[in-house]
Amino acid sequence: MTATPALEAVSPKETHGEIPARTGAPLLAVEGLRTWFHTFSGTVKAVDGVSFALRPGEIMGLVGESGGGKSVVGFSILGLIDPPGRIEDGRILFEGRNLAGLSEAELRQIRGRDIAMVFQDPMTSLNPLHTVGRQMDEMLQLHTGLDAAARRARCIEMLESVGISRAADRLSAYPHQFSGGMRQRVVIAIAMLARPKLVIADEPTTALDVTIQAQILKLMRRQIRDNGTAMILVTHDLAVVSEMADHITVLYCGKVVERGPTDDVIRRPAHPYTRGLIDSIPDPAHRQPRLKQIPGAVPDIRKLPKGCSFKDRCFRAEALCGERVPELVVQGDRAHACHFPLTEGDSR
Ligand SMILES: Nc1ncnc2c1ncn2[C@@H]1O[C@H](COP(=O)(O)OP(=O)(O)OP(=O)(O)O)[C@@H](O)[C@H]1O
Repeated sequence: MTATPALEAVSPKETHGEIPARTGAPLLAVEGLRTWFHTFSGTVKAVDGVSFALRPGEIMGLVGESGGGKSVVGFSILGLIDPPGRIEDGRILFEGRNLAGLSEAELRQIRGRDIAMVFQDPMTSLNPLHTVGRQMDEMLQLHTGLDAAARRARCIEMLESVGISRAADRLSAYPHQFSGGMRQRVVIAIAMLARPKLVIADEPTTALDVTIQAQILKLMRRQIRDNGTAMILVTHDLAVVSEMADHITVLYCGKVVERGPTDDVIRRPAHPYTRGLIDSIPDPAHRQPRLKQIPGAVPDIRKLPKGCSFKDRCFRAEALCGERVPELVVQGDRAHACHFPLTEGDSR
């Protein structure tokens, strides 16, 4: 994990002041999602039975180490899984409609307008050959009925709202004329243009300088909150999630190992893997990584051990863990998949 300034730069009051109540129908309900890749060297069960729900305006952190399946969950929701990958099973209900059953043409309508994306590398989303203004305008032409003057006004307003000065002039600039941080602001502006209901942000600040990271995170949260948009924040960085997200879903080897409200999970993790992730959050007071790292490495997903995939790295593992895969146990708004979950006394 790299050090992040997010803990210092974003005050808790700002982050958790407006947590929406967990009531009402979910905007997104992912149910038993299985996305597998059929490769020559075996089947990669990248996402293997993942479920979670997100209500309008909520921010959910999707966390875990590299290879856990976070990005594949995001791509599955967006309908961007290419062969040899395939959604094998499960439903992705967005406003009650199963995205997993839609055609590419139907999904194209939803992408950008209802669900937008922000990736780690801004150049994944930006076309280097077109001006920023043209790219913004195309998005509005595709998803709104605004006339040319109204579209231009909206583009300027959006660029200003993400902190880009001289916005009218910058419309005619090309992506390479912006710095990395400014480019990510442009991507966020484009993502928010059509006022989407959901944004999927995959490591949106990982590639940026640490001082820029906190600015971009603050900006994203403001945009999200102001527009009532929900967000899935995909990251390996639990420090970022602890500042940004209302809820956390922890993935390990393609499965949910823990889920719950952020503050509660951070204070009282039930799964030893979550405990390990928390213990390895860099200490903001000293800008140093904590000494406790999770021992061992994530196993090869094609050759998972029998029983619990985390057992070989777990300080609590017993014989049962090598025999049976733990089921996800749901208790109120918390859930964990561990035969020997941590209790209050174990947590500190
Ligand atoms: N196109 C593909 N073909 C084969 N395997 C794939 C493909 N895309 C992803 N995978 C595998 O799926 C698993 C989950 O990958 P994913 O990128 O979702 O992990 P992640 O948690 O997002 O990690 P990272 O932070 O490194 O992106 C990994 O084992 C990865 O190797």
